[in-house]
Amino acid sequence: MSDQVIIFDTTLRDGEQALSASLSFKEKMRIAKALEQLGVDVMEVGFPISSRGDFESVQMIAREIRNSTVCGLARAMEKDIDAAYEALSVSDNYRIHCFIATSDVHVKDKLRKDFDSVVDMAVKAIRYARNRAPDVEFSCEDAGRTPIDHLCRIVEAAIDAGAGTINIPDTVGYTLPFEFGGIIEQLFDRVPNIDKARISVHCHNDLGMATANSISAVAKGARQIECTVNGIGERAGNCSMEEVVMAIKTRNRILDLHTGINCTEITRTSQLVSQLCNMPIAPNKAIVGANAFSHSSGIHQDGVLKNRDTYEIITPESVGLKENTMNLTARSGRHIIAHRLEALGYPEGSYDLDNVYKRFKDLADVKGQVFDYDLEALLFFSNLREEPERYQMEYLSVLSGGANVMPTASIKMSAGEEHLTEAAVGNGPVDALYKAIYKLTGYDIELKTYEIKAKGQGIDALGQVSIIVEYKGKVFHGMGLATDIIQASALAMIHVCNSIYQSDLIEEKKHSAK
Ligand SMILES: CC(=O)SCCNC(=O)CCNC(=O)[C@H](O)C(C)(C)COP(=O)(O)OP(=O)(O)OC[C@H]1O[C@@H](n2cnc3c(N)ncnc32)[C@H](O)[C@@H]1OP(=O)(O)O
Ligand SMILES: CC(C)C(=O)C(=O)O
Repeated sequence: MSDQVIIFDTTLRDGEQALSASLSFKEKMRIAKALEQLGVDVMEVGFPISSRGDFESVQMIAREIRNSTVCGLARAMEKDIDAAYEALSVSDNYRIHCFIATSDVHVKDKLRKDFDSVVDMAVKAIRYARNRAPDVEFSCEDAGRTPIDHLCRIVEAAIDAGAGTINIPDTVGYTLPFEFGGIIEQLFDRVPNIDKARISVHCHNDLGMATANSISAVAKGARQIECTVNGIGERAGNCSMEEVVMAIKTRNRILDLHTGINCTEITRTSQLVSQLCNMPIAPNKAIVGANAFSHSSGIHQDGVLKNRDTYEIITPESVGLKENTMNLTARSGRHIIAHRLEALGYPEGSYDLDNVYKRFKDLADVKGQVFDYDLEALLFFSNLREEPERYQMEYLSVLSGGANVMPTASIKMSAGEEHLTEAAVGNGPVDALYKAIYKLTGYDIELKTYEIKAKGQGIDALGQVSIIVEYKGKVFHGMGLATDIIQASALAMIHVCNSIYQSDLIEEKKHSAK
């Protein structure tokens, strides 16, 4: 048996089913191209009978994609298979995926049939599809709750009818890993023609078991995993591509398996899918969450500084991230503070670490996360608030909205004794505003993250804008709170500019001391 696990991505079919707004053709194509670049073996890109739009997007993707098999879904019905065939056959490398439910509750109450008729429909559909496509997959929907005798019977019949891939879905995410692995093991033991097909699994995450169940299945002989980027999909979602791929890679010595995925594309693809699908990623999500490679507590940070293996089982670089991150919080210790200050140009011994550490803790207790500028300021100012703020907003006007309006911002700020005015256009109101502030201050700022949250409810709610920027290799954080979100955005950037001004003063002090 091959040791390669085929990655069948269904982000654009099962994942897309769960989106609140549909993706445009262009967006689907961008995702399909990213999946091809990622190296998925098969991409299921729609259910062609379901609508004209889905039919056309499946066809468009089938025309463009060259390095992955393109697949479309069909019920066990001739009209569905015809639609799938028509959409897909513009490609040289396509698969028709037919399915029918096999569990008692689905057969009796949903399909309103008996099991014999279901087997009959499956066989007819597979034969019909095989006359149109050399590559046919068959799924026993709700296999996880299907009596094992029924499952063995329909799998055998489907292989005889010509299905090259047999998919065993845990449609409602009901099974536990040992149980699901057991189903796959029984199929290998009991279905006489099982060696004529590849066994696939498609696990949902209703009990949070989708990845574990998929791994349990490949350990018992399955060689295709159906999954989605970021685990999006019906209800609690599908098995997540990045989790299952990195589990196979990271635990290769115990599983002795591999995939053809280009893992360094994982982060980029995950971000693209999250943005286009408007599905934010939880910070603690395995592999692709914002915190997946960040360390926040002193003991962990010390360990990672000494040897990354202490707390990192996967390197950030292996999934396409530049590096890990260390959050400086009230749970951090002296080692990481000394390390960060060293990176900012202050070697250990050039300051009193115990004193800085004590003041760092006091600041972190109030502020939460402490950034480079705050840390540096601890060295130079005995009271962080003693320096007056250089920049203050005096006037702000932003014009935006409507198809023919070019977002434009005009801002007046005091800078010490001076009063400065600037205006700029941008691709949105915040972009225009920030460009005007950059021009006014002369700071070459790179905006890294921009986050907006509502504080409170209803019309009195305040918009809280939190930004992280980079300037001359240092990281700064800014926060603004106002009922008007544009004003809150301005306040956040002015907060940053005041910190940058102080940071430049510190640099000057450093140079004149030399
Ligand atoms: C587990 C999964 O994710 S399966 C994929 C689910 N995805 C989707 O449903 C998205 C696309 N679906 C659609 O656009 C629509 O549901 C359509 C076009 C497929 C069908 O729409 P309609 O014809 O109006 O039927 P509707 O969706 O209300 O009901 C489904 C019908 O298909 C039948 N059916 C369900 N699965 C199958 C199957 N695999 N093979 C044959 N018939 C099936 C149902 O019994 C029901 O038949 P009935 O009308 O005789 O009662
Ligand atoms: C069509 C099948 C594979 C499915 O999506 C499921 O069972 O969840």
